[in-house]
Amino acid sequence: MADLLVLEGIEKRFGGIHALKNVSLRIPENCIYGLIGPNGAGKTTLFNVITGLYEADSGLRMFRGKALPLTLKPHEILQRGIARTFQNIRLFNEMTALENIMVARHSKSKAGVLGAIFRTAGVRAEEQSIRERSEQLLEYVGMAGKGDRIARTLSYGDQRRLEIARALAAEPALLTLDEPAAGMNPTETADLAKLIQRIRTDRTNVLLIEHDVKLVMGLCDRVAVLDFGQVIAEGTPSEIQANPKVIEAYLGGGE
Ligand SMILES: Nc1ncnc2c1ncn2[C@@H]1O[C@H](COP(=O)(O)OP(=O)(O)OP(=O)(O)O)[C@@H](O)[C@H]1O
Repeated sequence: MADLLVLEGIEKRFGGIHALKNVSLRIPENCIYGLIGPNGAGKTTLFNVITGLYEADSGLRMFRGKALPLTLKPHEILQRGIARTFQNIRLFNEMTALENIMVARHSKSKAGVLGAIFRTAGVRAEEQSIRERSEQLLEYVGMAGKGDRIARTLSYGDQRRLEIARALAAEPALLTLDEPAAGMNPTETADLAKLIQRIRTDRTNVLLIEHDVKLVMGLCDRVAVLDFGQVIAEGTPSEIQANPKVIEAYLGGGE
């Protein structure tokens, strides 16, 4: 299977803390890939390195066969096809659900500043198509009819879905989800799992960090386990569950 994202020898230090130690990973195309590990293992740091929020000290990052230089900024990573959600939801709270998605769609808009000021016919047509596509995305994540709701008044589960819709608006090849099930009740988590499966079926690859190990094992095609900044295991969920190093890392970490 072709590689989607390749990391080789990624290193990241924060002062005296060696957060990522020689991390190498190959994430294949057409995959839901999970990243797990005890608290402080380096998952968020690795996620931030993948999505450009942190610059790794050294190492190689490739996406669909092309190098993604470590110095690229988050918006440049997004332009190359990797979108993300955050552990702490980051919506525009005072905007409507639909506006939150439309803002993300506008980042792909072709209208220049003059076109936007004079609202030419071309700009109006593009605006209409952005609105329609944003409405489709709302429906896609199970929020049809909620477009006019102010984001902060939505339920927690809906806010998480809206974040996913907003990330999908950029039409990424890889959607990265930072603890998508955090704070969700069992029904919301089950609905989320169905949505993630649907996203993959519709040809967007998914990478997720998640503390809910049961969800990861039920959902992911492959899983990598980080411990103390190192990849200690990689494989299918059943391989991971049977791996003594993984069992030790979790029992040792008290989880
Ligand atoms: N911005 C930062 N500055 C300094 N140290 C940091 C920073 N971000 C992470 N660290 C440290 O790097 C190590 C890895 O942290 P990281 O948040 O990546 O782990 P994690 O696996 O995501 O943990 P959790 O599951 O608790 O979110 C920890 O020792 C953490 O304290």
